[in-house]
Amino acid sequence: MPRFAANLSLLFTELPFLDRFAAAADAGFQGVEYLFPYDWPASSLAEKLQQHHLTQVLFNLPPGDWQAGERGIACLPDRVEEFREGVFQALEYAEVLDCPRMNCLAGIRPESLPADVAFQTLVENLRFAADLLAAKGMTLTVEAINSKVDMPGFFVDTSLAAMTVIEAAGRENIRFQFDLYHMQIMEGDLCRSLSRLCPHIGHIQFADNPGRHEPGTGEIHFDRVFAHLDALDYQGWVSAEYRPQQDTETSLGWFRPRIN
Ligand SMILES: O=C(O)C(=O)[C@H](O)CO
Ligand SMILES: [Mg+2]
Repeated sequence: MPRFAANLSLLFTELPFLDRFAAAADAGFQGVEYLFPYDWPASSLAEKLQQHHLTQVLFNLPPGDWQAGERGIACLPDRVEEFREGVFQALEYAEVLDCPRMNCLAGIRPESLPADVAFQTLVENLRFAADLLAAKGMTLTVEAINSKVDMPGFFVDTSLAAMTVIEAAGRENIRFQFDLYHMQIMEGDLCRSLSRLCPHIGHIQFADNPGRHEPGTGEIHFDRVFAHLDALDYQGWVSAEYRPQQDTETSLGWFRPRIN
């Protein structure tokens, strides 16, 4: 059975953020992730993790101005200094939270920015971040996010784009973040892709499609996909990153028979 984690930015949103840790633990999760930790003191988050015996499995590097629609700055050449400062900030959090991996959001490429410049900027930023993380034994992930529905213009929107940039960066501790929801929209053929990419995958997330709700609300055959991960002997975390169709409690039917 995969090791399942709960994404606290999307699940348990009926509760204030800091109360979601207890709710996730009570529901049977042993790991949690969320988009960003930066609005809270690291010590408060660490206390919640310890109190509820939870592992922090992932969070994102600072994304630029999220409220203004930015979705990462790693491909933007005029934001390199800010990117680097963000890596240092994220590392401070990761150490306090004992979090072994962070995701780097490539960002939305403005039409005026040539793709080759965005690519080279991203490669160099990934190397910078990966080298700092490697010194602490941490992994950096690169996620492909669908550009059809959720993030038009996102620079890394296919597994090929992600693997091309990961290979160009050439660092052992950079891995692919395979989000089943985004990959279903962009490519489908999930089990074959998982087989092919498994050695390069550092983290998995999921939601059903369409709608980005819980398993069983859409077209993905989760029984097959989760069994396939077991057959591949995938050892990483698999995070529920979906918006409950009604409420979180009702959405967890897929999880109850699979509590680790
Ligand atoms: O949107 C996703 O799928 C993510 O995992 C990112 O963390 C944030 O956009
Ligand atoms: Mg995701």
